[in-house]
Amino acid sequence: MAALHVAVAVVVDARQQVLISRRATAAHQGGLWEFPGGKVEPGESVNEALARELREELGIEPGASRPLLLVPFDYGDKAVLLDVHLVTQFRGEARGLEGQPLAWVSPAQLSQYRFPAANLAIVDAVQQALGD
Ligand SMILES: Nc1nc2c([nH]c(=O)n2[C@H]2C[C@H](O)[C@@H](COP(=O)(O)OP(=O)(O)OP(=O)(O)O)O2)c(=O)[nH]1
Ligand SMILES: [Mg+2]
Repeated sequence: MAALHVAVAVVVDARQQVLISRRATAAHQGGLWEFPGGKVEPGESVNEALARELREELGIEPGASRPLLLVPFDYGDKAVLLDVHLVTQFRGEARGLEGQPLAWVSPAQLSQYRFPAANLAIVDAVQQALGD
């Protein structure tokens, strides 16, 4: 089955803290922490999906962003292609608009949170890109 294309944002603030949010318990990979994002809809570019998800989930508008890495991962019940971007500038103040808990953490602190298995590669890449 084709992998689900997912736009994922590593949002970084001026203090080099990274935004994470907790997935709803009932969701796929529920209860774990994640980087905000979601499925790329038909007809949408990955950048459009990224901007839409950040608006819907957090109420922020991304400015500068750049691709960080692609993570293909098969969970068995679902295969995903995480298309991960570093968002280094944004307008607005992030809020959990879907009721999700948010946390701003240093790259080093990311190692203390439980993420879906595919995210280990993302945490490594963020720590390399930003330093920890
Ligand atoms: N957003 C996000 N999804 C991730 C991460 N790691 C990971 O394995 N995934 C998986 C979980 C889901 O199977 C898939 C899509 O994520 P999603 O549930 O956020 O999609 P969405 O926002 O469009 O959700 P919905 O409209 O179905 O509620 O990607 C991550 O760090 N962030
Ligand atoms: Mg989402």
